[in-house]
Amino acid sequence: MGKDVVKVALLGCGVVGSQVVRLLDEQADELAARVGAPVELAGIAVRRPQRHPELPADLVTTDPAQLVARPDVDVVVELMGGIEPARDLLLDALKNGRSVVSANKALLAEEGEALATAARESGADLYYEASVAGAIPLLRPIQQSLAGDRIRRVAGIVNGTTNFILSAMESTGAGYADALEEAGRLGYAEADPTADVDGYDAASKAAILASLAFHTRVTAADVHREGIRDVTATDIASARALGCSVKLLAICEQVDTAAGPAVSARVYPAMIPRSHPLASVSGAFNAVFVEADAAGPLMFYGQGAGGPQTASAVLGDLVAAARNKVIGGRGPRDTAYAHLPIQPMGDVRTRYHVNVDVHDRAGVLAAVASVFAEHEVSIATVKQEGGKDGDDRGHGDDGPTPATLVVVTHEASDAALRATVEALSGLESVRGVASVLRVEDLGRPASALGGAQ
Ligand SMILES: NC(=O)c1ccc[n+]([C@@H]2O[C@H](COP(=O)([O-])OP(=O)(O)OC[C@H]3O[C@@H](n4cnc5c(N)ncnc54)[C@H](O)[C@@H]3O)[C@@H](O)[C@H]2O)c1
Ligand SMILES: N[C@@H](CCO)C(=O)O
Ligand code: NA
Repeated sequence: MGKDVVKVALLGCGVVGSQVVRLLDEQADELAARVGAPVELAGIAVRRPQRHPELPADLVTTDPAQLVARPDVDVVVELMGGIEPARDLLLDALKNGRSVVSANKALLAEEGEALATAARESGADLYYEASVAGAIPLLRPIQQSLAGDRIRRVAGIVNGTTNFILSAMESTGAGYADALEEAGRLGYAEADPTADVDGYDAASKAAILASLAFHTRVTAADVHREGIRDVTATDIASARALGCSVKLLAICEQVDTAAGPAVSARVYPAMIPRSHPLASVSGAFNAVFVEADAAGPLMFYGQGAGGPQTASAVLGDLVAAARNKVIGGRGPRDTAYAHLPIQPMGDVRTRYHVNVDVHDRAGVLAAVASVFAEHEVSIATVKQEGGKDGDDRGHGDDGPTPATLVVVTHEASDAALRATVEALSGLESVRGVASVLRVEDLGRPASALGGAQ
């Protein structure tokens, strides 16, 4: 309390950490004026000092535990990533009354409860705005500005790397591997980019968003997760033909089920109408819709990844934590009081776009349609591509001609659609189900969302 200088331990100095060091130096006077005291680095923990000749040698250490334990440290800024050693370091810091700023969504989504408990018990601050949607102020509006409202849904694009890849595939026809490599080069991708392309990063962010929006504890393991690895150029062309784009969405909803309120949290690629504002979010930009009872829909848009962009959010948190050290007071407490159950994915209802490869012969359409009907999945449209009249693949006239039935359904439960796909695969006239993509209508009012019907 009443500090005349705020000392910061920085853990990790990569894409984001190096930008934090730069901004702390370049904006030192303004930050001091805003905080009420100078904000100074006490030390910077790195793995390989020889890779950081630009850093003041007297600040660099390879021992983050020793740095965190130093009595002069007021705030620990963690930008290493990964679960360990970050988890133990931050728990130690919080237990000893050091405030913590972190961009580590994987850690927050897995260990949020332990970290929040440690912060609450010692009276330290725990801020993590940079962990979700990079530069976009999103967690603070949810946690503070909307604290008097009731949030029903948080949905949008929260992973810059996959949005960059899907945008490139759609706009320039770029290959998946080339677009991923470019995202890594630009500093968007995680150290292990499978976290991005397989949806783990977005699932961690969805867990953090759902926890804050619905005042309940949601972990990454509670989030249904599908990545973009299986999205093909054909899927993107199919989407275009329907007037849609393919986006990796994170959707968090509070739903009313027969057993009472529950939370649905899910991440998957889906077709969305090109007229929807999310469809025009391209590159590493993120956009998130928040729907609250009184406020109505709100949209948050900006750069969701990148060194300087993410450092902006880290600095915002650091100023808040440092101000509290100087003038007293604490940041917002964890409010996970609601203890809501997770809605099973099988009960979630969306529309689907299904490509069924068939043998083009009499009765195949009826056979396929009856499988959908048997599982109570109502077909909205069906179109045949290829086949006897449209096929140009040069096979002989001996057997049935291959064709593809492109089926778009009305809303159906995930469980019913899965059972339909399994039954289709067993039909003699079906060569295989080539792809299944959800079609999301994010325009439904959240108040109309229900559970299984
Ligand atoms: N890059 C982005 O756009 C972005 C955006 C939002 C959040 N984040 C998050 O910010 C964090 C950092 O991301 P980044 O992109 O800067 O990663 P990065 O890989 O560029 O940097 C991490 C740095 O931490 C160092 N490090 C790791 N373990 C260490 C240890 N035990 N001791 C000392 N140093 C260690 C690494 O050597 C590396 O230099 C991650 O949690 C990431 O998820 C990144
Ligand atoms: N790898 C993440 C960084 C931002 O959290 C992304 O691409 O969105
Ligand atoms: Na943010």
